Amino acid sequence: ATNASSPTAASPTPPTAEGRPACVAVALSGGRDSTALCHATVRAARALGLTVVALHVHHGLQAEADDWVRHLERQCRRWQRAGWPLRLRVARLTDRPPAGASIEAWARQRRHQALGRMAAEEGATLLLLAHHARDQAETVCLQALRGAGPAGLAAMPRSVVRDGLTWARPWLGCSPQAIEHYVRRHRLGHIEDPSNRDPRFERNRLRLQVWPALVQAFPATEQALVDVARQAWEAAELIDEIAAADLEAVRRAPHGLALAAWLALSPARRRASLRRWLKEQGAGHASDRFVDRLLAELPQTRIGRWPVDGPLELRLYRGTLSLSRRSSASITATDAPVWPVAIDHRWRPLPAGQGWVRLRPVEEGGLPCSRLAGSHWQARQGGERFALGPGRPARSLKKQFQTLGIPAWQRQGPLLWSGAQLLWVPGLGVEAQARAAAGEPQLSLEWSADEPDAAAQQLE
Ligand SMILES: Nc1ncnc2c1ncn2[C@@H]1O[C@H](COP(=O)(O)OP(=O)(O)OP(=O)(O)O)[C@@H](O)[C@H]1O
Repeated sequence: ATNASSPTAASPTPPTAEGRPACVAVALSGGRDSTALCHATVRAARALGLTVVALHVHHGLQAEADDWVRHLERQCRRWQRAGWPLRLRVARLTDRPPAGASIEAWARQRRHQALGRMAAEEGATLLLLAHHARDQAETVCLQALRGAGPAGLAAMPRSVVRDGLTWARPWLGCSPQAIEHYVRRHRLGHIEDPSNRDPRFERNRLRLQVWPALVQAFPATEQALVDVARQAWEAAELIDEIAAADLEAVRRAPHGLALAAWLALSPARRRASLRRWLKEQGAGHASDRFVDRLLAELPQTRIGRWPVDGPLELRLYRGTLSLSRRSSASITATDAPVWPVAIDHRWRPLPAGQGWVRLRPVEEGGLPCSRLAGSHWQARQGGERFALGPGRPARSLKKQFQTLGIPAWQRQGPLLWSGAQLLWVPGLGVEAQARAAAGEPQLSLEWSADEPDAAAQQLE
């Protein structure tokens, strides 16, 4: 939650006839760099006939934050009195980082939200941030220390468009010394944020403890790491373009990936296209371990399932990889009407991607048809017990699967319950207590993880 206050009148400004943004936003922390950037932007804007809105986010985390807002208000008033086309907006964050969260990450995320929102409200389509070359070099270093690949080593983009707003870092190639020089020349006052010296934050540890020694031993460190970022960005773009082109060739409508075509790619291209496809399918960023595992296992198998973060799982069936909801999700009450109760030999899908089921009438050993009313499917939770026959002991499902030698892939499906009574288990059949009496209308159930082959169904 944020509270935005605007000490000066602020009405959205439409673009000029030439299509230039009439209003440019600057993210102003009040520190040296963003103060200098704001000053330089207003000077340029004045010459171009544009207005500038300085956007400040009060994180509500430090005692000094109210003083900083007062400092910015004074500074902006001074510039306004000199006739400069500038106004200030402040957003106050009213929530707190959740327990255990990284304060840095929380502050960054909430700051970006607030900046984006204020810029949109002000009608700005360009937002400037004051990151410079050393910030970029530090980011590359921190990413490398986390084991990042090209996308991470590309560090901060010079500009990126999000929701119609261009976030730009015009000083990414500037040294901090050049900015310091600018600040002195224009006698700009700025705040010093004491949290910049807090060794709990990794960037501060790098900046205060490591950077001076690194630069002393390797004077070209800053420029070299900025070059790494640019080259990593190019590499990341290239990988992405190749992955997109490969994906077009291996995609199988509507959402699948054709395994044979994918296996024909080189390992590096398999890896890149798989990552991109998983991301496109909503599985997020795939970890190296998961991608390694798939690269090793997919060539060896014709059918399989792999859990993905969240409620999804990757499935391989009939040469196609696809993502679906994990079959361990239990069917909720709202899904219940979809439960296929027709006893007609036909395979029908269970809701929530829990596989396929078919019901057939039988003469003995089946489940009473009457039991289906009000029954529900639920994934194995652990602790369920099952008796193989009347008078036989109820044992854990695992024991019973072992006793009967049921293969792992037949044990995966959901269990059928009526209230607290277990009715049927895939691979084991009808629970002894739920069995129909002789002469009672009854049925057998079969379960399959994937849609059974239509041709095989017709043959039966
Ligand atoms: N509280 C804030 N409100 C608005 N913009 C901010 C805020 N904090 C950071 N920014 C923007 O993000 C950039 C990078 O932030 P960073 O924390 O590295 O810098 P800083 O220590 O706040 O100070 P500065 O870069 O102004 O010297 C800033 O230059 C500024 O453009």
